[in-house]
Amino acid sequence: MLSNDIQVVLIDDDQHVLNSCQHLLQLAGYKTRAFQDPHMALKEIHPNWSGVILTDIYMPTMSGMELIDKVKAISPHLPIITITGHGDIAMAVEAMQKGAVNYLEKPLKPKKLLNLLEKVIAERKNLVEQWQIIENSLPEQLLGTSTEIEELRNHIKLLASADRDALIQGESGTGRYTTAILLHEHSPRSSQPLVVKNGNSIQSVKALECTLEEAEKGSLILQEPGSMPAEVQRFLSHFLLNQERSGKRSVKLIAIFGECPESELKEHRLLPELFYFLSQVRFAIPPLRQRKEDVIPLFRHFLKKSCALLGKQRPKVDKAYLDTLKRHQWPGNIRELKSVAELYAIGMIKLSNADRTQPIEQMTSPLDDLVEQYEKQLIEDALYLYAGRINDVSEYLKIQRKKLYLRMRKYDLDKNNYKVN
Ligand SMILES: Nc1ncnc2c1ncn2[C@@H]1O[C@H](COP(=O)(O)OP(=O)(O)OP(=O)(O)O)[C@@H](O)[C@H]1O
Repeated sequence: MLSNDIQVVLIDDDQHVLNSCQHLLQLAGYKTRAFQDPHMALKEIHPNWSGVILTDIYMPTMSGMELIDKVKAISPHLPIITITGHGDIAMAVEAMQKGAVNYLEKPLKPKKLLNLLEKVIAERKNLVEQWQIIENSLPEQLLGTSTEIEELRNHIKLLASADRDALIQGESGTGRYTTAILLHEHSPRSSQPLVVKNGNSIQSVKALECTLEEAEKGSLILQEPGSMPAEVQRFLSHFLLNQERSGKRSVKLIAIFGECPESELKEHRLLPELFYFLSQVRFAIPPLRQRKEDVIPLFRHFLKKSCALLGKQRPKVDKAYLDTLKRHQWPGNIRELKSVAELYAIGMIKLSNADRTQPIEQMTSPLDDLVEQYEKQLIEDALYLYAGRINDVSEYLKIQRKKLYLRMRKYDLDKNNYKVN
């Protein structure tokens, strides 16, 4: 694996070219590694390496074009400069279309080479340093150990330098707004205005113009763009088209959707052209019930924070309660988990030590017994979770209060046992 001391990787099957180029770069003060075989170079290159690749195009074991594809598969941001034959513009253009940052013609002109390297290395170094800062802070800002959250953090990091509009979709309370804020804070616009609006409050073109003006040079977080009238959505689409055409982005737009935008499209609530611009970079944040491994770390985090705020010692959380948290479906997602942890911190949730599983051998009719046991467990979990509040329990379990009371009587469950004194 390449260390970040190495600033340039040189790849050329011609040992003489390789030696002379390496010699020139070393004289200029660069630390280099030279490879005759591109396969060997690929084994060393990794996504966080902060250097630049300078490669020949015509090589017997792997063409420069193939090499570009393989390097981009390691990380699309790794900078590659190709060395093409004299006058081979078509090849140089093709390489840049594949993602090379620039090209140099043979024979190499030392001054041109050194100038280009200085610029590309400085950009790359800045980017890797910026990533490092983001990587250090994001796990504290967007908590979670699930692969979904790890991927989300990685996307935020990669998008930091790209300055693109984005679409975030997910259920309420999953962290959509938190993600949108991080997209702004980890972008070059972080010191510029951040405007947050709901589509409901932008009902005319004039209102949209004022909002865009307010967000000039910064970002606009727009919740539910589909609730803006069609003419306002059309105006916004033109605005985004103009930004794209001119290459000058005055506002970075981060749109938040509560449901799948495709269903809004189908129901003609969202204009297809607006959806097209917004969906070029898309984040789908899964509900908490689909990333259960995040429940306990997040609960512990919120509990610790609440206790610190209250100046209280963190209470012990017993296993039965943690199991209840893991089983819960979290319709209100992280927002709900946070409020449960806050209630726990102030002692508004009772703990259970109950051992609820009865060995199967002791059951008279295992199927009926298991079904009953499961039903009792679900009701008991909900009573724990909502501290005996019947309205919340019946809403969570989606059964009528009367029916809930009948089941509770059947299982000898008393709401008062779950209330906080
Ligand atoms: N991954 C996370 N790590 C830490 N806190 C989180 C995370 N996701 C969400 N939160 C917290 O959960 C709460 C809800 O998050 P957020 O407001 O971002 O959700 P949302 O999807 O925009 O929902 P809503 O529109 O209801 O606000 C906030 O207090 C936020 O700080």
